[in-house]
Amino acid sequence: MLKCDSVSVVFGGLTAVNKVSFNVDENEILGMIGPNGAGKTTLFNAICGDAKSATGKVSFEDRDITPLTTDSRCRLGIGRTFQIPQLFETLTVKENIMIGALCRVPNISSASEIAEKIMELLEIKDLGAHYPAVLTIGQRKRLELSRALATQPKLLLLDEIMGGLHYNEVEETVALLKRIREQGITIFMIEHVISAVVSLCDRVTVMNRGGFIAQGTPSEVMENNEVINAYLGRAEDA
Ligand SMILES: Nc1ncnc2c1ncn2[C@@H]1O[C@H](COP(=O)(O)OP(=O)(O)OP(=O)(O)O)[C@@H](O)[C@H]1O
Repeated sequence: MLKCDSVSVVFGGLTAVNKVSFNVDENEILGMIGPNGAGKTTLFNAICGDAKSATGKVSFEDRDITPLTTDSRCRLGIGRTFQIPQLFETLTVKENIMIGALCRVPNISSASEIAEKIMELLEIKDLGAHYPAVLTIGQRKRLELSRALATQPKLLLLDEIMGGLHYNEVEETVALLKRIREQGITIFMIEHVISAVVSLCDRVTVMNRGGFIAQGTPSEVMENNEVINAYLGRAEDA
């Protein structure tokens, strides 16, 4: 579904992403783990058209999307969330979701209908008239996810959607993402909550210092010595 060929992103003298090539297959959940500063978010930015210095080729559904803008890529079906929710603080929860929907539908009433359906699916209907300032971290993350879903993505990029959540919220989000995948949406997720990665992901890729150091099933990756040394650590060293 998504194919990256030799994608690089350079910031001055720093190569944040270094000639990365990989695929995301249709309807899979692909996880991406790795230490802070490895280049994971920068790679997401390159996929979404949000990294000005990106080079290499990004293809989506067999089409070269490298020259396309962020909004064109979104309209083709690539949706994303940000590590720190990028909410419109002066709009209500429902209006925030409608903004996402308006990239698909031309009028307010259709956007409102989409927002209602998504609030139902994500169980935040009672928050529709609230402003983001009163939401908990978990609710803000859910709103961020709702707005991305409102763009009706085929491929959803999730940047640490579990970050800062309580244990029970992580469990709920895992169940929710399974439901989202069942609706035919492919998911590529950056995540540090390893229990969620293990229970959700078909495959996991591991990034370190701008490159991929391992790919495989969650159990293959968790047992990989290079991954243990670079990221996971050993229980006896804790
Ligand atoms: N706009 C920018 N300008 C300069 N350097 C940047 C910029 N964005 C990211 N970097 C640098 O690029 C490297 C990769 O950052 P990135 O945010 O992609 O890492 P990450 O793997 O997502 O980390 P984390 O898990 O902490 O979110 C880091 O060294 C970071 O400081």
